[in-house]
Amino acid sequence: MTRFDVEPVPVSRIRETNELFRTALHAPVSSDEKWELAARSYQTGRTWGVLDEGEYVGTASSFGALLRVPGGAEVPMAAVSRVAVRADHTRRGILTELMRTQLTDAARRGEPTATLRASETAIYGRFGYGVADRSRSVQVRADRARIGDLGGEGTVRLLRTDQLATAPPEIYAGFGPYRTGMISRPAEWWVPRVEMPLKDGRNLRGAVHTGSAGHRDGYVLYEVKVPDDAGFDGAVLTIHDLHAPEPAVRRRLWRFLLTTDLVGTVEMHTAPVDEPLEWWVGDPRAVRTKGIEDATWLRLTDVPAALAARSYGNAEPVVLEVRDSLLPDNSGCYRVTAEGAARTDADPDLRLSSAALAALYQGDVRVSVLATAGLVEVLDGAALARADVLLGAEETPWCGTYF
Ligand SMILES: CC(=O)SCCNC(=O)CCNC(=O)[C@H](O)C(C)(C)COP(=O)(O)OP(=O)(O)OC[C@H]1O[C@@H](n2cnc3c(N)ncnc32)[C@H](O)[C@@H]1OP(=O)(O)O
Repeated sequence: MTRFDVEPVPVSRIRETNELFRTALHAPVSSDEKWELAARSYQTGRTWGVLDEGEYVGTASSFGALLRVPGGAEVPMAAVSRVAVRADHTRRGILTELMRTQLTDAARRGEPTATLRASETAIYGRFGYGVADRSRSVQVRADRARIGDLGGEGTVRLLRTDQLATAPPEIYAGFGPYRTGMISRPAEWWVPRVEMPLKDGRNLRGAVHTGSAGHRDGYVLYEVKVPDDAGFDGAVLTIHDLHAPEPAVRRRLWRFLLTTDLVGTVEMHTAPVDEPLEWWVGDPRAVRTKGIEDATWLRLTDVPAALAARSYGNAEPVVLEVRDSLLPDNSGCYRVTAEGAARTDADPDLRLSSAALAALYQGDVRVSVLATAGLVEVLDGAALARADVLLGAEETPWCGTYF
């Protein structure tokens, strides 16, 4: 028995935990009208709470989704969000108990992975989360960017406001996760991304790309603001969501945005690190990278299941010893081969924490880099090069979904 017990939050009290979360993030609490919509962004039975004298003082929520892992398999995942401890109850271990309960529950539900976006980088490593992909914040000057038309068929068409809540979700669901690190998006995810901003009177816009066969193969959701001190041509267009499995379609959508009249700058805060913008626009100085930041924090809740789900590169096997203090069932040795990975009694070649394993899982960073950083203990030096090949991935992971 811990001092603070973690319990499922009944539907009738979810709003209290939402208020707790918004207060912890210094955001205004939702009005009755806004809550009507916000309530629809929760999946039932996935919010945990800690009570003190009948009031919620800690909470963590999640929604269920699928994560595409190296090799293309889609693995069940708990998408963790709305984590908060009330300011008068912090640093007493409440989050630690919430994390233990939530991650154990995810493994029990058959979700071998959990991911989140961290408000602060200091919080989640101790709970076995590692940075599994990154995204780029980028600004492109419309007057200097020249994305040529490469030819080919396809049209970009603006969406009417009443189509914004339906067309992008349909198109995204049609693709499914098409790249390592991407996730499926349940209906609950879309509510705060489209319906709530529109209700708030925000200037949300959207456009869809249709290919030659009449198939909708890309879309973008964006918002345009004209800063007070800017002229008519100084508008800043911010891309909130841009998806198209084909790079040529992504390029066309960027071209459409950069040639929209009166737009001075197009920016995106969650672009893939490998989006070849500098090459597309001709003048590489038209593109300014403002930062490359941690995006997905991944936790393997069921290490044997997660390791079995992904594919591996072609090299001789290595044995990894994983140490997991929060979920000790995961601790032990795993033999990783080109054909797959499973538990073994063999002696380890490399030893690492569950957080380091999570950082390596999607292939965003090489094992040898983490060894240099002291996060992988090398017991057999020859194993390091093999582990780089085995755990490496063919493409740079990118989630492209913020929550
Ligand atoms: C996915 C998301 O929702 S991200 C949003 C997360 N929420 C926020 O940022 C809202 C504001 N912050 C909070 O609500 C709280 O401070 C939380 C949730 C971050 C932490 O909750 P707490 O109950 O204080 O954490 P807890 O007491 O379990 O801390 C465990 C350990 O982590 C450390 N820790 C916790 N939060 C932080 C932090 N923000 N920075 C540095 N260390 C931290 C504690 O010092 C403690 O270390 P110790 O084991 O060495 O003593």
